Amino acid sequence: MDTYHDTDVVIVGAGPTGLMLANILGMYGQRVTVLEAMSSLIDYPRGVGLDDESFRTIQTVGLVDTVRPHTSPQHIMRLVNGAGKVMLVNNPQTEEFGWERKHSFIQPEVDRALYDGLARFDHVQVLFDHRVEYVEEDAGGVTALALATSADGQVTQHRVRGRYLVGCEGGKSPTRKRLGVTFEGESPSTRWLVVDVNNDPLGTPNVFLGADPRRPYVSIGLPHAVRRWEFMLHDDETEDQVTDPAYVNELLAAHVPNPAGLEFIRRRVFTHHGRVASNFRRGRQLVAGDAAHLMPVWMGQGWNSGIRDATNLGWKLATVLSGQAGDDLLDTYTTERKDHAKAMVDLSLTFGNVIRITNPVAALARDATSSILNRFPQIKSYFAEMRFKPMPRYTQGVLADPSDCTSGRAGATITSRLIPVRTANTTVSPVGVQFPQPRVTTGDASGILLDDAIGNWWSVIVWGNSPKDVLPLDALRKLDALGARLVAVVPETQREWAHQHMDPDVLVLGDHSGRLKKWFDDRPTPLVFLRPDRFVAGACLTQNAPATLDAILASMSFVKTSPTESSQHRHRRSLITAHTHTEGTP
Ligand SMILES: O=C(O)/C=C/c1cccc(O)c1
Repeated sequence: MDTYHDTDVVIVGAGPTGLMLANILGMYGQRVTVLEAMSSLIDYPRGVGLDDESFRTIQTVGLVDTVRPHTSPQHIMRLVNGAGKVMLVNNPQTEEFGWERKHSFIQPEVDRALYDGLARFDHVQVLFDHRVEYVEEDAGGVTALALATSADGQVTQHRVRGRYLVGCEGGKSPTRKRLGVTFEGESPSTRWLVVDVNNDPLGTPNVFLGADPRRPYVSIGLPHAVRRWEFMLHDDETEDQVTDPAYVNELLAAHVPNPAGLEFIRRRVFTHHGRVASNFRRGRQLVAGDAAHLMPVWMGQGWNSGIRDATNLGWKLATVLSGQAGDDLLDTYTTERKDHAKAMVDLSLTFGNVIRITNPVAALARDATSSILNRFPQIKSYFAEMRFKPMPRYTQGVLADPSDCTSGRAGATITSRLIPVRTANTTVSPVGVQFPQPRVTTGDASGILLDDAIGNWWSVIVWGNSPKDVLPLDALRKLDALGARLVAVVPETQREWAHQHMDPDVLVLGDHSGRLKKWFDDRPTPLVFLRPDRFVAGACLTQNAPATLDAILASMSFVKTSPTESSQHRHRRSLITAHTHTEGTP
């Protein structure tokens, strides 16, 4: 018997990217059906690094409490040479986005928390044992035909109709192949053996990258007493040979007194890939996560890059589906995500080239170079603080041209009249970068994370002033149609006063740590338009705000909705009530 059902977004693949995207869309009230070919979630570890940007998204979808127990914050990475001497330490200490910069984690547990989180949404369902056979696309949507296998082995056809389909099925993505999108890059031929055990015999936390020319290796202490090793394989070693338990124990003998006592989770050979899809969207179908990019493990960024995709795409799909924007908005997903994914792939490939050197002379030269570089504190701190990590900085997409932000030229709708900035510390625009997440104080709570205070949609944040007092009525109406929250940030000393004197619709936040004052002091713009994914879409002097807003709305193909409709969107978006994380929680 054939079955049929209707949804808004069909997600193919219940991996972390698909599950996170389903959580975001579920939070925004959209109907989602996830089709997964396997019978259950994958139950062995793959990714081991979870960063602060991902944690911020986990916070947005309200899953910090169930994810956090499966993580180890302050995850340090050390590159050691063949003699065990540390050549490079990567141990960033800042918490700019509200969470520790790096965590190790147990992927199956975190993926499970993302899956369990979907139970909050009646309008989201995950169908296991549903293999997508083909997809038809027409002007109004997509229809996926899945072969569904029941517990007793019966196979039926299930048709799922949606307005968009997102392929999150991993590197071999049938969606990407069906779309005819090329997967550009390289796949180095070097093979690695990964060995995970359940009863870590070493107990030391963190990552050691062993750049030992005799056999490069990795050793990582993970939460819940899991340890991972990775060993580079020589060309003459076959897969059968190196996965043989006796051979694995020989490899481990240099690392563990008694490998025989280990409980193995898996022993598997893999190769690295550095590839990026030429486009992340064609028509009504998109790709995300490993389906859109594959990178070597060295930066611990594979899992995070998929979460970044979901974070970027989720609010855009929700906006288009709710009729607030034309579907051109979805083109900005490729524009914004592709270059950053490529930068992460390139850096990961470069790292791999440093680690996998087996020529002893070349290895000596590398080690000597690192000794010299380590004598320069600035170079040492560049690596320690992870300033080499490419941070997303959008120059095109949903934003007002950053070069216009202080000039009064934003949006080309007002005459070009340069306003010199005489009172700013710098002229560097914050447009296109992620806004920080310090703790703030509200009338109800002290020391809560900024995002918990401002909610999960657009906001306009003004330093030291009320948006209602500095924006004209027309701009306020547009912001209402967008569903944006109006926020005033003041020093904590003024919060009570501001609360009493500002319009009750304005959220007043006390900057008790002084971090937001410093942020605004370091930028020439006291007003920022913040996107739902916490990126700055526009930043300007308050008098330039109307033109900047128009430029942002044009960049996202915004369709004006009536105030009644916009409050309906807001209602749907508040399905998750903010779960606040007070001081000391992270
Ligand atoms: O999170 C990191 O910094 C590194 C993670 C990593 C490094 C090497 C091999 C891996 O499987 C993960």
